[in-house]
Amino acid sequence: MSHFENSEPLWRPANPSWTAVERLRRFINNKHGLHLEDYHDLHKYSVESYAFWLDLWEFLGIISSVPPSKTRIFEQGAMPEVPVWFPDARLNYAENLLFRKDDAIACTAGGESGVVHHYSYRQLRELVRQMARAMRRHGLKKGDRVAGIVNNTITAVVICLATASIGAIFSSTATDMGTQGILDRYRQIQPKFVFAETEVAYAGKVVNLVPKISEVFRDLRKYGLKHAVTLPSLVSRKEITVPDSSLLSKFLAVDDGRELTFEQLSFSHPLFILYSSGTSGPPKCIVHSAGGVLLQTKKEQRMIGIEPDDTYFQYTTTGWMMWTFMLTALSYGARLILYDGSPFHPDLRTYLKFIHDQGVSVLGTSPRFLAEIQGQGIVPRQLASFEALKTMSVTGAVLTSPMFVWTQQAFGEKVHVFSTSGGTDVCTSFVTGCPGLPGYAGEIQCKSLGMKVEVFDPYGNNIESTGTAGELVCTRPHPSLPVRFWGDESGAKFRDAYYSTYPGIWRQGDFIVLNPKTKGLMILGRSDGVLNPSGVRFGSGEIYTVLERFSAVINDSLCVGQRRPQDKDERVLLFLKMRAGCTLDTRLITDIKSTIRSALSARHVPAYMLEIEDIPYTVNGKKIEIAVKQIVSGSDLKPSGTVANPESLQLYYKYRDLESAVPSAVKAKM
Ligand SMILES: CC(=O)CC(=O)O
Repeated sequence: MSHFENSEPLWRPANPSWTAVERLRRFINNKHGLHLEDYHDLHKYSVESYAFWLDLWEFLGIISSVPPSKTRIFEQGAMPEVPVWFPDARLNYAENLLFRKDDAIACTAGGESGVVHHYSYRQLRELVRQMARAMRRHGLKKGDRVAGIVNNTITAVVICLATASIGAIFSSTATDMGTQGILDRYRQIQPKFVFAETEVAYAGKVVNLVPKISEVFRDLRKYGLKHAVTLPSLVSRKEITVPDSSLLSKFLAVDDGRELTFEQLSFSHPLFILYSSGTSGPPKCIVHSAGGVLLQTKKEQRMIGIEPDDTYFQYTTTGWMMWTFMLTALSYGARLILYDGSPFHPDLRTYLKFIHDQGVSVLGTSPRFLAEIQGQGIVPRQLASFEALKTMSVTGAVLTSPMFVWTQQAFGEKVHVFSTSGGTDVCTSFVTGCPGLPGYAGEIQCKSLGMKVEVFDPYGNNIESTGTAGELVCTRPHPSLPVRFWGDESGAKFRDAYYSTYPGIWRQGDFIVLNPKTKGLMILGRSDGVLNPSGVRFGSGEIYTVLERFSAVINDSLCVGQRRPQDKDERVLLFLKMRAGCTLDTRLITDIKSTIRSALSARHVPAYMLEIEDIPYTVNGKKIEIAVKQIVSGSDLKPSGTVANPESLQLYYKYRDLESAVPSAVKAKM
């Protein structure tokens, strides 16, 4: 069975020769006297020559006080898995992001309240200056950790950039993270400063955060916290006093008016600590370098076509790597939209109008969000013309072929819709979109430049030319490999997380297939969640794609394998959350079965289809298959703070004992 049905592109580039990718290709050809002819030649060069990263440095105009030496691009580090890049260079991430000092708008802050504020580059720089001066005067030093429990606002950006200007390390969680989730993260990294919101609004409800942050402050004092700073209410804008902490205004009052200075640091100097979204056990604290994040995210943004005159809106909280990813748009002078609140409040139409009214030209969104627009029967172009919109980058989950087609039609054929995937572990993309290449529905257009992505079978053979699905691996180091995990001095946890399956080779944990004809790629799900009944391996994404034909009645779904200690083989369970007023009856089950059979094969048909009230998600909006797979296969699980709706996991325990738990009426339907 082929995964690829579309021989005609859904999207064709209008003027490929002026894309940044083409400009980079010509730059490299001129510089080295090469004849790279297209994206694929450029990609090959980028993964065969480490000089590519120096080319990129020059092409992107990275600002540094000591430029990289041409002869020292890449050296073996203490951990062989993590080399040292550009050992001679000295730079500062925040200096790169604040290079513009004029009155152009740097950030537009909006949200569900409907109020919009614009901040010029000049104003942003002044806010960062004040914050950095205050931080320094309160004793913040290079290498100290600064943590935020913050919404996606201008203040969060200011705290982050001020921290980076000093060479301290920034880490943030969204305010909806529970106390335990916050402590699981921040106890490990032991921040010296914590900045926290006191009152926020989400989906129209005012949330008082004082009890939660008081508990967090109290606990973190035992772990080295020196300054707890509270931010004014995002509802009333008033400051709220919390015991044993400083008000932001008081914290900033020590500003001595001195200039903003940028510590000049090595390329590998730590910038961010992000967290793996493990659904059980403590999260891993992934340390990312300033140089690696800057070079990779700037490359990704420029190559997908974001230009200095663009308005870039990535919907994200501060707890997702896309927040750190999006900030880089400031480094080439684009305008960044910061959105605080729910896209569903007061309603989706208002949110879509906001995108139009702000002239968003590059929109970062997720399949779940698109499915919601579709499910609510909204036709975006009846609401607004979206004339500024030229690029739509979709990430967070698989963008299925039907959803690709729907999105393209819904937003118009001139919009470059593409799917991209990478993750927290690398703070960038492995596979992505390219405005100079045709786009096929359901396919991710290409491997990212510099990322030597391959598809491996379980024995470590590259199987991509066969069109067979396997593990996404990256067989060559790149600059945004994590520097390490915080607190994992020997590197044992780090190696175990990425390098244990194929020694010395990064395994991402995604199940992927390459189309040998188009060179496009399709992620079929997480590889830990690969379904394997009777030895047929396939991804849950394949089932989700088929289910989109039933989106009028099915709200959401989760497909997992079940193999309990007593079972000889794995069987597939498909959980379906129905739309209000719809039920999973025998007719629908028969319909779904025959659709899966004809779209995929008889062996893809789940053994059971079961109606369920809720599907578990991480706080970053990813379906949690692994935890459910473990639960239905007999393991007891203590959900981590990463699960957005932990109570939903309880719903799955009864399906361990499916035969006796499920009434015979349901069984009879199968
Ligand atoms: C770029 C990404 O991979 C984002 C995500 O899905 O976490």
